[in-house]
Amino acid sequence: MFGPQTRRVKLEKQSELRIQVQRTSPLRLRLLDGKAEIFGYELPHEGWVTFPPLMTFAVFTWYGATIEIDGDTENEYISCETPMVNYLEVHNSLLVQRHRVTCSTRDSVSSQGPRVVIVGDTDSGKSTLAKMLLNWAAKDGWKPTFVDLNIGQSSITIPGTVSATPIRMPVDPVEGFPLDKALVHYFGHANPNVNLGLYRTLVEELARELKEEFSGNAESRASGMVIDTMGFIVREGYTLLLHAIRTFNASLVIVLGQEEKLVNDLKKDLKFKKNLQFLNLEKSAGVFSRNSDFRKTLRNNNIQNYFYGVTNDLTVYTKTVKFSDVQVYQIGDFRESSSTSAHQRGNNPLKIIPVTIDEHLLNKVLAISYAKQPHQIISSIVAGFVCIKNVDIGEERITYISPSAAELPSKTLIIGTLTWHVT
Ligand SMILES: Nc1ncnc2c1ncn2[C@@H]1O[C@H](COP(=O)(O)OP(=O)(O)OP(=O)(O)O)[C@@H](O)[C@H]1O
Repeated sequence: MFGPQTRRVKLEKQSELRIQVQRTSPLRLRLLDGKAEIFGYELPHEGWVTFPPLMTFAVFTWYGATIEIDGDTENEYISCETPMVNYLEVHNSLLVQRHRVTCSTRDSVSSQGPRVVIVGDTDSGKSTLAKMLLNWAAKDGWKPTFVDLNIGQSSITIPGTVSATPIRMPVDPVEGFPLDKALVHYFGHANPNVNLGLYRTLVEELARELKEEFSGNAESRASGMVIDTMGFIVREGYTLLLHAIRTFNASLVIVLGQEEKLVNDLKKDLKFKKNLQFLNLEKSAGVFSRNSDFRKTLRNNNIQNYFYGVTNDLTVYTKTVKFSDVQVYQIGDFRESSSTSAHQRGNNPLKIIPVTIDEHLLNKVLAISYAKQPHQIISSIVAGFVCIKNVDIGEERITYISPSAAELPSKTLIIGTLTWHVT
């Protein structure tokens, strides 16, 4: 039996039900008949799907569907006005390019599938469009790579990371992106201005690693990449967009929303870049706008999900080690209270600096680096993250929480300004 809030919703073809889950309780939903998808992920026919508090999403149907909902929502409404047909047209043109690459007789290393960079203001629906393009491609049997450069609201793993992962099947909207094959670099801050030089360098590292990966993997190369960027599109943010487009040798830049100035500026600044196309697409009216406090809450939740799981189903391990068991480093001379970046202060943004262990590590999220030597930290990916929960100066011990029961795979930890507080 279901609660009194259980209800059926009939969706006409090409319409969507937009839902914002309540702040405190989850929501259950199931497909009764027809076909429906959440950002390109087809809802299964059997069973309920549970959505965690605060999640905002749309259930869209191409041909009509009936769904059943159990639980109250913060907000929900049906809309027939969606840009989905335009988004699907982009997917179809990417499919044509992928097939062309597979049939090409050119040398296999130089022929590449589409490299799509999605840009736009904050809350223009960039990550959502990226998910749709990836899910539709995976459903058609391709294995595109998702590149996540959005350190503020990361999709693959915790905030403050620059990462990539191959998509082998449509991504469950609740569980999120698979982490098992992800390449993750730790920037350590939610704002690129803290260390612009490091952000650029990590983007270049990731591009280099993917190039290497694609050179030996024809399927991934033909499937191409979808690259999500930050909503920071002015000043330094704009120069970082140009840098990402060039570094990943983009073939298509999608600008979301009515961003005429951005489109014109990008076209002007990239006019010498060969084979680069631009597309200005409408933003969906369903995209949920998030103020800076809400973004902070989402960042904190994202880290919580890393440790506890989206549905709170993971075991978290608390461990204590001696100060001498770990070495903590920071990259660049950033100062948390300073409004100027290391670069602006004339310091080397890539300098690897040993950090003294003391109370300032409390609640900090540290990455576990695979680097064997400190000078390899920037070029090495990270194994995962821990959060420092106690620093005992007298006993020279730190206590941290980890999603893994195993010993730390490396002694080298990276610190930034990212913190996590239990909610
Ligand atoms: N059609 C829709 N209906 C309901 N919610 C939606 C819809 N499209 C997007 N959303 C929600 O709106 C929020 C913002 O969308 P999204 O993350 O794609 O924007 P963004 O441009 O990537 O944001 P950012 O500025 O952080 O980079 C997300 O929670 C997403 O799930």
